[in-house]
Amino acid sequence: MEDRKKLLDWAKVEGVSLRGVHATEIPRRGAGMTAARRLKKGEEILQVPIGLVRSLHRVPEDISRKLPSDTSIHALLAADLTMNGKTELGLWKKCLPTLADFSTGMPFMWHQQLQALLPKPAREFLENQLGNFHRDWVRVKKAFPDLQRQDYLYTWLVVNTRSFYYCTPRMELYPPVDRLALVPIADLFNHADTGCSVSFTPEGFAVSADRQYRVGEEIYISYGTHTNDFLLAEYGFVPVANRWDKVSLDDAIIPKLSAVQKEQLRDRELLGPFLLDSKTLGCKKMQAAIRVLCPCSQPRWDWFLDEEGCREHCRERMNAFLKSLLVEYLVKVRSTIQDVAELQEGQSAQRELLGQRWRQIESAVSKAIKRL
Ligand SMILES: C[S@@+](CC[C@H](N)C(=O)[O-])C[C@H]1O[C@@H](n2cnc3c(N)ncnc32)[C@H](O)[C@@H]1O
Repeated sequence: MEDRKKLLDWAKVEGVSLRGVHATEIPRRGAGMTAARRLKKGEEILQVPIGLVRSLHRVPEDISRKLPSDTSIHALLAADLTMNGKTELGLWKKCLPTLADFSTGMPFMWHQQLQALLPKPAREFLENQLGNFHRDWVRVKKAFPDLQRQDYLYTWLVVNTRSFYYCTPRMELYPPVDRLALVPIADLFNHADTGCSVSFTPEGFAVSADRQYRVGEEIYISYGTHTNDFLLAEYGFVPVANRWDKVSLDDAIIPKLSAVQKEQLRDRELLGPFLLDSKTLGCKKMQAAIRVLCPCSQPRWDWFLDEEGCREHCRERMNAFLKSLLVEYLVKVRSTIQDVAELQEGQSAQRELLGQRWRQIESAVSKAIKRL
């Protein structure tokens, strides 16, 4: 608390303006921002001057020169944070989550047995993350042999969970997902599927209220139109409400496809991911896979794939087929929930988070069955 007050005092001196909002502790979310008074829609509630935005341009040359020219911005920002923690960054670092905090939420830090029980998309995001960290760490360790893996991992996860997408002409050379910037104070906003509008301008970073707020209400920004599997892997939490959430049915569908059927779908770039949302009966790829698999359409699968939708005469049979597939998958989901509950490895908070995600999947699949 005291440290956050010092950080906010420092930020004010540096030109950060917080209007009508304050940073506070939110149960199970660490810090967050709440309305200190009634806020009007469109009101600017935060301005961070450009001088405080930490991105590629702020990485000191004594760091960037020692690393290969194609080192990721993520790697550079993490190296800067690890080695330059004593200046004003020290104040900011004191208010960040600890490595122990990350170990609860971030699957990156979990025991392999828990990682293996992640839903497929979350497992894939995690594998990608593990690969990226390994690539960055190998380079940074070679350039700075005294650095400790644990210290670098910590700051790498800080960048992973707290950066904003940002682009300067120089950054256009980097992949879009790596065009990152750290913005102290702005990084105190938690995520919701709809939130305040955020923008970078030549003057800095600004946040404006997306609607009216009452005193004490938490104010969110949106980290993007992400599914809960993505939010779990990248940020270490699963929201209760998320209109962008989708459930992967790859594990239900892919084992059912023959090699030929896979090839047929792959040729048309329809071989997954097979995603179920709360409104439709699956994405276009899933509908195509169902048509390929459904016994009634097999003689004419090609015809069905090319159609906009399934013709009336077989829709019923298709739906019955999808229902049987979902019912079978629901059994698997329930058995995974049981496996997670029986695990001995890892922390109970980690198992709880993983179980929570699987229960959301159970609920999404059950609701889809009812819609059929
Ligand atoms: C940019 S920070 C937001 C501020 C952060 N709560 C803190 O204590 O500094 C992102 C992290 O906040 C947490 N977070 C953000 N939105 C959340 C939400 N809706 N529910 C739970 N945790 C959330 C996650 O731990 C995430 O990695």
